[in-house]
Amino acid sequence: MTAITSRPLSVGEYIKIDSDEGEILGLVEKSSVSSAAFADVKNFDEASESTEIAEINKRDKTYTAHIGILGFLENLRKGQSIIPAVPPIPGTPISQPTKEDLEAIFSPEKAGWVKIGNLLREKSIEAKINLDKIVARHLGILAMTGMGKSNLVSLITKQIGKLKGTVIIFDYHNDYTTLNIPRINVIDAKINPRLLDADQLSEVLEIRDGANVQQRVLRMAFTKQVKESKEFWKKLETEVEFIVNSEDKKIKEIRTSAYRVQDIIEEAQRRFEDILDPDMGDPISFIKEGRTNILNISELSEKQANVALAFYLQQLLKDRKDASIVKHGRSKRERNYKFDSPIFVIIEEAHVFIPKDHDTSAKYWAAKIAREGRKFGLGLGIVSQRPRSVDLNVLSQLGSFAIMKIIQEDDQRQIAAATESTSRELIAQLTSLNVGDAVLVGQWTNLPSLVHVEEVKEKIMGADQSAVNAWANAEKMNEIAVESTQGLVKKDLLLD
Ligand SMILES: Nc1ncnc2c1ncn2[C@@H]1O[C@H](COP(=O)(O)OP(=O)(O)OP(=O)(O)O)[C@@H](O)[C@H]1O
Repeated sequence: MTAITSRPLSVGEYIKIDSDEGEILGLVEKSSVSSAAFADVKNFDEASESTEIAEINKRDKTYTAHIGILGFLENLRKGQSIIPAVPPIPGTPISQPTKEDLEAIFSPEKAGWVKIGNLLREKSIEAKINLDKIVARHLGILAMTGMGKSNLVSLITKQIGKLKGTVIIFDYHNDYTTLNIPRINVIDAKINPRLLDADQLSEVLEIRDGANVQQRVLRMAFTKQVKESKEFWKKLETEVEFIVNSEDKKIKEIRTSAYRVQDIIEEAQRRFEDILDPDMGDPISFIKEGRTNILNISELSEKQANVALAFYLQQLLKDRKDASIVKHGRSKRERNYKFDSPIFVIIEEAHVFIPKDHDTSAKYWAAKIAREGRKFGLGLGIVSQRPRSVDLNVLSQLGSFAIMKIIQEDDQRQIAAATESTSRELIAQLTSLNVGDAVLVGQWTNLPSLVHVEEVKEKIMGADQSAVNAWANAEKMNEIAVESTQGLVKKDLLLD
């Protein structure tokens, strides 16, 4: 709908249309100002004269707004969007909705709705989101780097924490370990090699992708006895040694590769001592229910992180499924699960773990959770600064999105493809958002909205580092170091 107004309207502003069928809420999607005096201006002098004419003539300016119809206000208050069958007739008056109108829609006083900021164009209205919907139907947080993704993740986590919910963040850049909120449980992610299959073990040991014979050697050596052995590495080495020493004609052909695998296993024990731990038990047992669990995967290589992530996702889905079967099943089964309540899992750098152009095991399990998780109370939060490189299949399973500033057209296209309901006009706004501004769409709000997200004070890291300050400090420290060393030299001389 197009409206001609007495003042310029801002994009993202809400308006009320007083139609015969009832009050309708609309969103300004595009706004323009034109001046009759400037219509045929061809040079500077004409422009100069037109400025004077425009100033005198009050009728000179035309304020035009394109308004997307959101539905009848009455229904929106109840969380339903019913679009009128016929458009309002020309001449229908429009007005500003009242504070109460907007609050009923954007900040409902209902259980499960929590504040994450304020409407960008109506700053007095709190913007709330429905946490139940993101755990049940998943969430995507997409934005260029530095636009406030981690801040929003921290805020959502903090809010879930207040409700004693369980959150797990796979922290690839060590962004959240310093998050200063109560009930936080920081875990250095480790991998128990016993729990992997041969292909996964090959990935964490960093055997090259194309090294098929080395992979074959590892498959042969990684037997059930190795998995169950008290001395995991020793037994694995013995099995490879067995291949090296074999006189069997066929096995002899792969001896050179077996030597290489021997080196790789030896090297991995040294290099990945802190990461690969056959005696750690079940990694899931370190995750605590009712806490914010930060799984620090920053020490892991990309491939290792992928294997670890796949493992955790697989185990979590299994646990939630088992819990659901025991709770809803008719037969009385023994308790074989760990978590009693829903879990929200956040995957940062989703373009690395859930890539568009190749398959990874983390992607397989993330896609499975995206499809099935809602039945078992396992919600997925996908965070990325490169939406164009995230698998569209997974993205389009996400029920809600927070989209912050995004300039790249490929990224915008991918978002448009993943979020059917997002109107093109809102996507066009993405380039002009500031840090902390977000377009919220999907089931976690009653209506698509433009909001400014609250800044989380408890988040210590994240701000761009000042190189200039750091250099100045380093220079000072150097001077102190030189002075103190000189002091030592003198003392040494005195001692001499
Ligand atoms: N809602 C907000 N209001 C004001 N400032 C904000 C807001 N959100 C983030 N910032 C500021 O912007 C900076 C970057 O924020 P943040 O680390 O959340 O971005 P990011 O998108 O996660 O970046 P990266 O991709 O590098 O991890 C921080 O200094 C933070 O204080």
